[in-house]
Amino acid sequence: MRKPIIAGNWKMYKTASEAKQFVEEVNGLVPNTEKLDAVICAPALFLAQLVVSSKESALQIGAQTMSEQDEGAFTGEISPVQLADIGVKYVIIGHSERRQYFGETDKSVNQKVKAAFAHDLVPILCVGETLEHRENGETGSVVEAQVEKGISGLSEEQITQLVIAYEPIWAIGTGKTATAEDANEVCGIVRKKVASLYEDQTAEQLRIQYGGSVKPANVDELMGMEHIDGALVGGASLEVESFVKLLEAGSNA
Ligand SMILES: O=C[C@H](O)COP(=O)(O)O
Repeated sequence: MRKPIIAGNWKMYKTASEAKQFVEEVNGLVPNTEKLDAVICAPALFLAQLVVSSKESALQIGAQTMSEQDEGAFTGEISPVQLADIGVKYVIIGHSERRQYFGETDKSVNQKVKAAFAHDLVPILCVGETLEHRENGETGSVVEAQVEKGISGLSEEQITQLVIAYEPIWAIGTGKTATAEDANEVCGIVRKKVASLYEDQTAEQLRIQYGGSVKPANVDELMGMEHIDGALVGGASLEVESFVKLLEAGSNA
C-alpha cells in the first residue's frame, strides 16, 4: 500500500504574509498523517518561515528546485545542505518550467536527485511530454527516457523513497487535464520502466503523482487510478479551500 502524497507547487506566487497566513490556516485542517503526506512547495524566500509556521502541524514544506552543488560560488543558487538545514523535507526536481526556461537537462536533473538524497531530502522528480510528443505518439518513449536518465545510479532503497510526478506539459496551467485513464496509463509506463531497472517490489513501492490542472472536481477520479498515488498541484494549491479539498481526497483514496 503506497501512502498518497498531495503536494502544492506555488511557483512564483504569494507574498511572505500571504504564504504565512495560508500555512497557519491549513495547519489545523491537514487530515490524518497516517494516510497522507501533505506538502507545500513554496518560493525559496519563504521556506524558513514556513517550516517554523508549520511546525506543530502535519504539513511539510518543500522547495521548488535546488542546486546540485553543496556549496560554492554559484550566485543566486540554493543548496541541498541549506534546505536540509532549515528543515525542508521535499524538493521538486526537473519541473518542466525549469527544463524549459532554465536549461535543466536530464543530466543535471539526475545530479540534483542524487544531491537531494545525499542530504535526506525527498526528490519529486518531474517528467512529462509536450503536446507535439503526444500527437506524434511519442509519450511513452519520451517519459521512459526521462525516467531512466533521471533515476540513473539510484539504489533500490532510494527508489522506494523517491516520488515521480508525471506532468504532461500541455496540461499544466491550461485547464486541460489528461483523462484519468490516460494519466494512469502513463503512470503505469513509468512504473513498468522502473520495474525493468529495479526489483519489481521496489517499483511497486515507488509513489507516482499526476500533475496538470488537478482540482477538487477531478482529483477523486485521478486518485482512484491504480498507478496514481498523489498529485502535484499548481493553481488549485494557492487557495486554502481548494487545497484542503485535495488533501481530503488524498487521505480518502
Ligand atoms: O507543479 C504543478 C504543475 O505544474 C501543475 O500546475 P497546474 O495545477 O496549475 O496545472
